[in-house]
Amino acid sequence: MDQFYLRNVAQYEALVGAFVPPPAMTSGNLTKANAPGMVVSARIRPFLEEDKAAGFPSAVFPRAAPNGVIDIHDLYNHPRGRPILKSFNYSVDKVFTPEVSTEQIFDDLLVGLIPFVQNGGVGTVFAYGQTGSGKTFTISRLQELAVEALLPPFESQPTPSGSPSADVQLTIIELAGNSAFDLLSERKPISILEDSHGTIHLSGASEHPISTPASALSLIEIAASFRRTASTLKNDASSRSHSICRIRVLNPSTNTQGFLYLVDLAGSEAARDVATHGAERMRETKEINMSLSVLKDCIRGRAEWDVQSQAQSQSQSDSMIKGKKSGKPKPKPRIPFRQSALTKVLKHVFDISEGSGSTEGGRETRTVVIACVNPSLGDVAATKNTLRYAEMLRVAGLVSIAMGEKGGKEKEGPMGWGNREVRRWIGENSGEPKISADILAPTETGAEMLRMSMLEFEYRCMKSPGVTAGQAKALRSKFWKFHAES
Ligand SMILES: Nc1ncnc2c1ncn2[C@@H]1O[C@H](COP(=O)(O)OP(=O)(O)OP(=O)(O)O)[C@@H](O)[C@H]1O
Repeated sequence: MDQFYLRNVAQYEALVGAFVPPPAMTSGNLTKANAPGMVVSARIRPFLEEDKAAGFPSAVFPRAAPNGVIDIHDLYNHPRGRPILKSFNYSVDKVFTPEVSTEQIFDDLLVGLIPFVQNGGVGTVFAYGQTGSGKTFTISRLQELAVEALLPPFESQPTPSGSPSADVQLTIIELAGNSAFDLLSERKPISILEDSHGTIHLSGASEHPISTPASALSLIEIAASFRRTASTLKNDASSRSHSICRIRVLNPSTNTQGFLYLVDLAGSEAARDVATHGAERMRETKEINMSLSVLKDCIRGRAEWDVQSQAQSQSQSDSMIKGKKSGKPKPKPRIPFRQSALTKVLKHVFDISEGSGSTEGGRETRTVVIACVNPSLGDVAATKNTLRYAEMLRVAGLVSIAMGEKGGKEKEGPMGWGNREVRRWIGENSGEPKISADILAPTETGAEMLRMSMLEFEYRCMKSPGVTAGQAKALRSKFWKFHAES
């Protein structure tokens, strides 16, 4: 296949030059908001010297507008003529082009997770994609930026986010098939056990207190070096194992325990492995595919649960207003987190019965997926698979349901507001300390505010000094209640 592409580069480039993008028509319909607390993004890595030397052109073309759509062009042999171009488009919530730095991605997707985790939430970041697509590059830098944001620069100083110093603990493990290793203890084997109360224990794994970024960075580097060594010893093992960095934050002022998971997933490609390697490698590949498939079901299940919960609370508030009984609750989505070691370790993220006190629905979670892709035509098949997987993770959010039901015709309340009304409402309702309308809604109309993800809404609120996650959440609920009433 590679030779076919290389022989036809000129034809391919001419066909791509003449391509007129059709409207995006994919399963991940961009007009739909994603589930609350969930962002699925794609990062296109730059062309490396080795890609250039191989001679492949680019197959990946992000659209300038709307952000979120990527065209992929592939070349197919035609039995009776010249090769033909087949084009595909995929939609995600956000696309990061090759010139976007990891720092910008952190500012865009992860900054809001820091106060969320400090207040007891569970934030998870997954990097997914084929071997060599930039997963480790992305996650390693995000790990560093996360500890810099969570920890004070020096001992006994306030954290960068202004909250009092918390007890922060770091664990980094690697999962290869059903085996698990502690990357902070010389890659010692560990066990994943579940006790009779359903609590998952990483038996034998070390947890390291970290008080400054410097102490955390040296541990992160130790873990990376054990992963690299294992990879060299066992022929590229890092691409076939998952690494999980867990940062546990005990906040004394709110008496909460939050988690930030940064997960560098195993390489997602399979066909070449199966074709060119023996039985052992095939078994590994099967295990990876199984764990990635279970992960997809769990991420989707959790997102569906969150959408359902949001819909239920909205329908309850609608019923209260109209004096009617709310409808029967829908059956819970299936979240098969016990089916793989990876999702078992991430039980906090997926187990909706793990609540605090009487609240069902598990801990509050926010999930960021970064689908990493290599732009080269030589890897186009794997790129299509990666983006298809990313699309499958998206679950239509409640906003789209509400807009669909009302046909966008609601003229009173937030749906009919311009930016001036939105700003006035924020000014009158944000409470103390004030949430700045300049930050929360610099240009947005009411309809755009309703389309804004929960993550984005609360993140913008918390950019105003002194505003807590609780205050941000309350303002959003008030906004939605007002919308329902109007
Ligand atoms: N955004 C980027 N900018 C510059 N170089 C990058 C970028 N992303 C990845 N690279 C480079 O591409 C190469 C492959 O990246 P990386 O090792 O992160 O891939 P990977 O998906 O983790 O692969 P594997 O699954 O085999 O571990 C590395 O040399 C890395 O430095």
